[in-house]
Order: sequence, then structure tokens, then C-alpha cells
Amino acid sequence: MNGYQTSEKSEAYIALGANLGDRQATLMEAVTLLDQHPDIQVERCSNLYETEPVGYMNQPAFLNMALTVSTRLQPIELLRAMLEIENQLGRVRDVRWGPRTVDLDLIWMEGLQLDTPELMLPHPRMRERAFVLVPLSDIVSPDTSGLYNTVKSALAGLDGREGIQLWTTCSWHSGSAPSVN
Ligand SMILES: Nc1ncnc2c1ncn2[C@@H]1O[C@H](COP(=O)(O)OP(=O)(O)OP(=O)(O)O)[C@@H](O)[C@H]1O
Ligand SMILES: Nc1nc2c(c(=O)[nH]1)N=C(CO)CN2
Repeated sequence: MNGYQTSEKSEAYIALGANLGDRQATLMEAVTLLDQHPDIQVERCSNLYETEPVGYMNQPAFLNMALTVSTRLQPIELLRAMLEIENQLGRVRDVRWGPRTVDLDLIWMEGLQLDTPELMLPHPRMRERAFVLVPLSDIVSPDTSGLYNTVKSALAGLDGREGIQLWTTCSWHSGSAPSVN
């Protein structure tokens, strides 16, 4: 699909990670801030997983999770809203793949492919990242068949879930804060 209808609501999948400060509190704050944006509604929220760092090893373990949101925003506007929330929560960019208070990546919008430096969709590294795929597998449904099939086949091709532990369950009830156990 090339064109993009902004008048209709779209579902977007977002991966979140944090490995500095109070990781769980920061992730919960990011979810709340996303839902408080006037044009973004959080629909589903994965459990939280503690994961070993990938790419740059000399850093603390991450907490990772994933969300489904619905929005009428253009994808680039959604990404900019996400980057603003990262800044609000104290994200500092220095080392590539290095430690961060919070990271929000736009992973997938069904039927959409983009290849610009500012935004690539689907996220170009999603298939090799168990820390993205495992949380996503909590929230994908066969209705979103492109993503569902991508997550299932990418997970089957990885070496399993080594380095990924369930940290806490999480559920989302519209209009309230995310609830963790
Ligand atoms: N799908 C996407 N999601 C988030 N950022 C993207 C995406 N595609 C391109 N970018 C661009 O990548 C830039 C760097 O993002 P970021 O600092 O989060 O990278 P990173 O988390 O260190 O590494 P990685 O991109 O491998 O996850 C962002 O400013 C953004 O413009
Ligand atoms: N376990 C884990 N490792 C990472 C993560 C992350 O969120 N979790 N994010 C990175 C940059 O996007 C690099 N490495």
C-alpha cells in the first residue's frame, strides 16, 4: 500500500525499553503519557520482561514491553510524539544501542512500508530482536495477519527466549493507568 488515510484510525505497535533509573516506573509513565496524548489511545499492553543487553553489552539489563495504540496521526507525527515523550522522561542520546532511561520504537503499522532516515517501517531490526518479539507476541492477534505471521516466524527462527525473563504481568484498562502486579 502506498497511500495513507489519516482520517481513519490506524493501529500502531510500539516497543519500549529502559535500563537506567526506576525502569518499571519510567515504562509505566511512558504508557500513561502516550495515552494522555489527545490523538493516541493505548489499546493493549504486553507483560514486562527483563532482558540481557543486545548490541552493546557493557550496560545494565533492560526491561522491555510492547503496546498497541490506535491513532489518526500520520506515522511521522506519531514518531515525533514518541520522541517527545522520550525527551520528557530524560532520554539522553550518546552511545548507539547504549543505556537509556527510556526508548520508544515504532515497530509496525499494518499495510505500511516506509524507508526514510527519520522513519522506517516495519522497524528494520525487529525480526532479529527477541526483546521486541517476545513482548509483541503477548499482544498480536491473527486479525493483524502480517504482523502476527512475522512475529511467529521470526521467533521460530531465533535461538529461543534465552536472556529473557518475565518481570511482571501488566494489563491495560482504558482511561486508567496500566496495572502491574
Ligand atoms: N521505526 C522507527 N522507530 C523509531 N525510530 C526510528 C524508526 N525508523 C527510523 N527511526 C529513527 O531512528 C533514530 C534513532 O532512534 P534511537 O535513538 O531510538 O535508536 P536506537 O534505539 O539507539 O537504535 P535502534 O534504531 O537500533 O533501535 C530516531 O531519531 C528516528 O528518527
Ligand atoms: N535487551 C535489550 N537490548 C537492547 C535494547 C533493548 O531495548 N533491550 N535496545 C537497544 C537499542 O534499541 C539495544 N539493545
